[in-house]
Amino acid sequence: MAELHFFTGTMDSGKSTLALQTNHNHAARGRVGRIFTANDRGGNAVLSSRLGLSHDALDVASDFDFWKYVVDSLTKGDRIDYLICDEAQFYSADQIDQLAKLVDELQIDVFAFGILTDFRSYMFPGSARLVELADRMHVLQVEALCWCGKRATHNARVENGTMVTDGEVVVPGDVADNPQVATKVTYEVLCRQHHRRHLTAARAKAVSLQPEPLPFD
Ligand SMILES: Nc1ncnc2c1ncn2[C@@H]1O[C@H](COP(=O)(O)OP(=O)(O)O)[C@@H](O)[C@H]1O
Ligand SMILES: Cc1cn([C@H]2C[C@H](O)[C@@H](COP(=O)(O)O)O2)c(=O)[nH]c1=O
Repeated sequence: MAELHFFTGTMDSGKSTLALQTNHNHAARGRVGRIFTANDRGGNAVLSSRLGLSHDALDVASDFDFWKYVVDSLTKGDRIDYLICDEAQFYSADQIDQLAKLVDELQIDVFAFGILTDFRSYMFPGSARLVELADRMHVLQVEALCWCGKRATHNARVENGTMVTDGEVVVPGDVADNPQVATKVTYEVLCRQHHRRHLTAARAKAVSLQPEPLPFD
C-alpha cells in the first residue's frame, strides 16, 4: 500500500539530507522516483543539504499540478513509483491534496519534507494540510538545539541582528553559521521560551555582558 509520509523538524534538523537518502535507498532498489523542491536555498530546482549533497529537482511553482504531471508522465509511458517532495511547507493546500490523491488512486508513495511553522510560529498552509492528510508523520530524530541547549522547536527570523515577527512569510534563506555576525535576513532555531522572548544567541550574549545597574542610594 502506498503512503503519504510527512517528515518534519525545524530548519537545520536534517530534512533535506533525509530526503536525498530516501531517494537513494529507493533508487538503489530499482524504484523510479521524481524529486521536487520549492524555493530551495541551493537555487532553483536543486534539492541541497547542508552536508554538501545535492540532486537536480523539479521546481514546484504555485501553479504546478502534481496530479497532471504524474498522469501525463504515465500516459507517455514513464514509470513513477514514488515522489520526494522537499520544502513542502511552501506547497499550497491544493497541491498537498493532489499528492494524497496520487497515493490513493495511483499507488505512488509520497515522501514530503518540510518545516511546520513560520518565523511567527504559525503553521504554513502546506504543512497544516500535510498534518491533516498524512498517513504517517515523522519528527526528525536529529534535534537542532537552541543556544540554551534545549531542543529547538521554533524558527526565528533575524534581520540585521534583531529577531523579527512581522514581514513576508516566504523569505528563503539559511540559518546563520555565526548568529553574532548576522547582517541580513537569516534564521536561527530556538526553543519556544526563547522564541517567545525574542532571545536569540546574540541578544542573550549582549544582555549577559551588560554591567550590573548601579544600586540607587
Ligand atoms: N560540518 C558538519 N558536520 C556534521 N554534520 C553537519 C555539518 N553541517 C551540517 N551538518 C548536519 O546537517 C544538518 C542540516 O542538514 P539539512 O538536511 O540541510 O537540514 P534541513 O533540510 O532540515 O534544514 C544539521 O542539523 C547537522 O546535523
Ligand atoms: C521560518 C521560515 C523559513 N523560511 C524559509 C527559509 C528556508 O529557505 C526554508 C526552510 O529550509 P530548511 O531546509 O528547512 O532549512 O524556509 C521562510 O520562507 N519563511 C519562514 O518563516
